[in-house]
Amino acid sequence: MQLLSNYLKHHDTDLELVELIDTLMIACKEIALQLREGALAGILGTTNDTNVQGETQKKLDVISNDVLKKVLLDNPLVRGLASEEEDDPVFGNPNGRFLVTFDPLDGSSNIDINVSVGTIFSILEAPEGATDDNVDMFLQAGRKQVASGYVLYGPSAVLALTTGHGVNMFTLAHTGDFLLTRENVKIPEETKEFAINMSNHRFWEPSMRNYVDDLLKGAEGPRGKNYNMRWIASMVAEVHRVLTRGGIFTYPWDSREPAKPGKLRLMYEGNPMSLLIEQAGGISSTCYSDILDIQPDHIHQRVSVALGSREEVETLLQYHCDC
Ligand SMILES: O=P(O)(O)OC[C@H]1O[C@](O)(COP(=O)(O)O)[C@@H](O)[C@@H]1O
Ligand SMILES: [Mg+2]
Ligand SMILES: [Mg+2]
Repeated sequence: MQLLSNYLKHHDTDLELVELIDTLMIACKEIALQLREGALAGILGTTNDTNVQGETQKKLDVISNDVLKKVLLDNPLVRGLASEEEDDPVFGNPNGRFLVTFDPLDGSSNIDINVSVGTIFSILEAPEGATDDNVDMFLQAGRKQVASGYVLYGPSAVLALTTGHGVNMFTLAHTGDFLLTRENVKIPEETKEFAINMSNHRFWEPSMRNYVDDLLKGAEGPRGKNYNMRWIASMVAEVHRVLTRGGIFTYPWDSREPAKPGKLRLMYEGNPMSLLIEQAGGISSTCYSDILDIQPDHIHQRVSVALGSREEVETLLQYHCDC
């Protein structure tokens, strides 16, 4: 089985990008260790702090963020980073080549019940000559990502990675190495599995309600087949299932906080996951446009997300179309 860095080098990946991905994996291995210790180390539960989005931070949110921040800022390739758990971007080497955005621990509500969580990351090139520490350098559409991925901390720790040439998966071995375990992942085009937080049904747009109601009608309804439903409340785990066996995952706009476009964050959840999904042959949309085409205007911008198996997402988009 091939080592992550060897695999990337054999596939002509830019050597500085390989180095940055290796750096990210040093941090993710440390986070995996911290998660394993959990209750033993007294690091479950919440802090007394909230992040910029007003969400209470878990101790492990803060620990994971600090690990990533320290390891990344030690690498001179890093021009700057932006995180769910940092109010503002943090700048590194003024001559650094890359910008990294990340959700240090996705699915935090699952930490205390010992269910899968993950780290999501997105890598952009810093614009040439961007020597002033200015947040604007981060505000690039998702299509400009040079790489993205996540590490799922589940029964095993798995990296799903794209550098824009398909999606590959690497499993963390006891030796501390990430080894190639799935090459050129392709999402099945059809599915009978959907993931949505059904408790928000009454807050959705009519088009989303109509779509899900038709799924629930099963073989007797307009879709003509029986669907199964999953909701892990951890986007990393949902996307991993979609990449592995197909499905549709959506966290749509809802009227609980109507001014927000959605719950999930564009720059460190929506964009990196959308690049993985598209690179694996799926679709990722707000229900009205491709997520990767959105021009961000804020580092913590929210977005409505619907992604997964091509035919299923296309059907959902039809429900949202005036045509
Ligand atoms: O609890 P809800 O409303 O179902 O939301 C679950 C969603 O929230 C998230 O946990 C948000 O991520 P964070 O845990 O990083 O804030 C997603 O991973 C998941 O899809
Ligand atoms: Mg998250
Ligand atoms: Mg998080």
